[in-house]
Amino acid sequence: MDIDFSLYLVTGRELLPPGKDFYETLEQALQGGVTVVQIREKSLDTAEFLEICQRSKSICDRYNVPLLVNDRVDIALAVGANGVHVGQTDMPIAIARKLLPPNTVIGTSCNNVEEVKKALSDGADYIGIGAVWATKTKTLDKPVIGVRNVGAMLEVLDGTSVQAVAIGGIKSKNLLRTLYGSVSRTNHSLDGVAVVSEIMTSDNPKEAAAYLRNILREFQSGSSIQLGLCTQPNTHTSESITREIVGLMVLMKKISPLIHQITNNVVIAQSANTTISIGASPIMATSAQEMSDLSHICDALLVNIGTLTQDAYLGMLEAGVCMNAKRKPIVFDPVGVGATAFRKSAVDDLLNTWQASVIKGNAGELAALSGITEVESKGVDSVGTGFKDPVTFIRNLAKRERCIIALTGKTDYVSDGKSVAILKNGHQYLGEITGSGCITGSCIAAYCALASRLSESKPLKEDKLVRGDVFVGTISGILLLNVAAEIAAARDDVRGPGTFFPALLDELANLTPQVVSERVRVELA
Ligand SMILES: Nc1ncnc2c1ncn2[C@@H]1O[C@H](COP(=O)(O)OP(=O)(O)OP(=O)(O)O)[C@@H](O)[C@H]1O
Ligand SMILES: Cc1ncsc1CCO
Repeated sequence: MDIDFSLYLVTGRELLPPGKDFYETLEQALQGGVTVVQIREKSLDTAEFLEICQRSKSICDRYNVPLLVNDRVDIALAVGANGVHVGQTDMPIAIARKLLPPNTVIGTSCNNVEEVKKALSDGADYIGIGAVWATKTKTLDKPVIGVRNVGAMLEVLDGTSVQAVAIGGIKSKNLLRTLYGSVSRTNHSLDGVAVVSEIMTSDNPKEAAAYLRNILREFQSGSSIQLGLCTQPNTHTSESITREIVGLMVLMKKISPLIHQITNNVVIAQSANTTISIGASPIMATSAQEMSDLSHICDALLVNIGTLTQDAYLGMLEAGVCMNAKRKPIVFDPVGVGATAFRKSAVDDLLNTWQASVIKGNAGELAALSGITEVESKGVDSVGTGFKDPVTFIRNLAKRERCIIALTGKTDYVSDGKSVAILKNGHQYLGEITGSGCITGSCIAAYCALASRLSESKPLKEDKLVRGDVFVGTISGILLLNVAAEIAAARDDVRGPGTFFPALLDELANLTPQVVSERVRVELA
């Protein structure tokens, strides 16, 4: 039978609020829009489990919603369930298939690519990919997968009719992140999500289910190719981008967005001053306790891990979640990610927890982030001349990370997964001072914030993770810094990197639209 896996409720009576009846919760969840139910009960004797499944089946039948039984093939058979869900250590799929009537749906749990391949060869109809997030409802004996690793598992299902749901810690607050992050490079997305506690623990399961279903509907009606960003892929030209940059520039000083920056202690003052010179306002803050308040008043967030500490890491986790909730841009700079295991694991956790709008880095950092060795790093610096084919590299990375990627260096590249902008402004002095990449991040955040502010009056569909055209915002931030660098470097009073930086701040503050439109060098690939 065909099952709509969109909102898959997995039950668990132990989670019910005090005094709430299980069957009442089930019925209300169905009224809210649950599309399939799995009855999962831990440590119940057969008679009791059978009775729960029987009564649940008749309730589900009234709503025309299929019922699946966890683990127990005999009980599924006894109640005429629509399917069973068997774990990796339960009855093998082939044997369950023999025992159950034709058309019974059989699903299994997968934690990695190998298990997905096995589920395919065993003949599963659907797979539950989990645990995607850490969860309190189940003791985990396998690693948490993380949203960014689901895509590789979905890719194994390309060309098959096997459906996939994500499971483990999924709630309304991380649902969009889960849906948008769990997409393969081939654009294979989830067929649904399994939810346990948000519905089972609710006093109002109908409302809880309806809220989740609404977000799912918006996602399913949108185009997952667009990464959840409000960009307009493939409609740009070099001329249109130049016009947009100049248009944004004129508005920057008028609107002066507020940019929250969690950055490294090498460049704090440098970054705050650059932000002011470009026409925006900085606030530097790292404590987790103030992130919620800051997300109300700030227009964008910059997260830079240059001198990461455990406390700053906790602040970054919280800040990103708050900004995602407000659909405001997050620019992420994984400084020196290849240098230590602490940075690598922090970057994985941060990017799994919230959706960055832009990830920027030099070639060594983006290579390390992608797990490839083509370009090496020396601490925070990239070694050598970069990627052989940077255009293909960043287009693929943008598809994998589901956001804008900016690769900096002598030439800068920006991609939204489709278009790639190649930016040729700049000066070698930028490579000769510390923190030029960090201040590039501040400029990107300022222009993404402005793009986001300008789209405030437009309606935002539920399926968009961030307001504003952050592709153009990213290009603008990089180009304006680089044009100012060219002008500063050419000044008579600039004799090397030491005199260059103050001159750069001056020239950034003094840039005019006319000079920018004459000097900008942008091409599209
Ligand atoms: N040789 C160069 N010529 C022109 N522009 C450059 C050159 N080197 C760097 N830039 C510019 O400097 C900015 C920062 O890029 P870069 O790749 O140096 O960052 P980074 O290595 O992350 O810096 P840091 O680690 O010091 O913060 C980019 O906008 C880039 O265009
Ligand atoms: C030198 C340095 N070390 C950590 S952060 C930083 C600034 C440039 O990225």
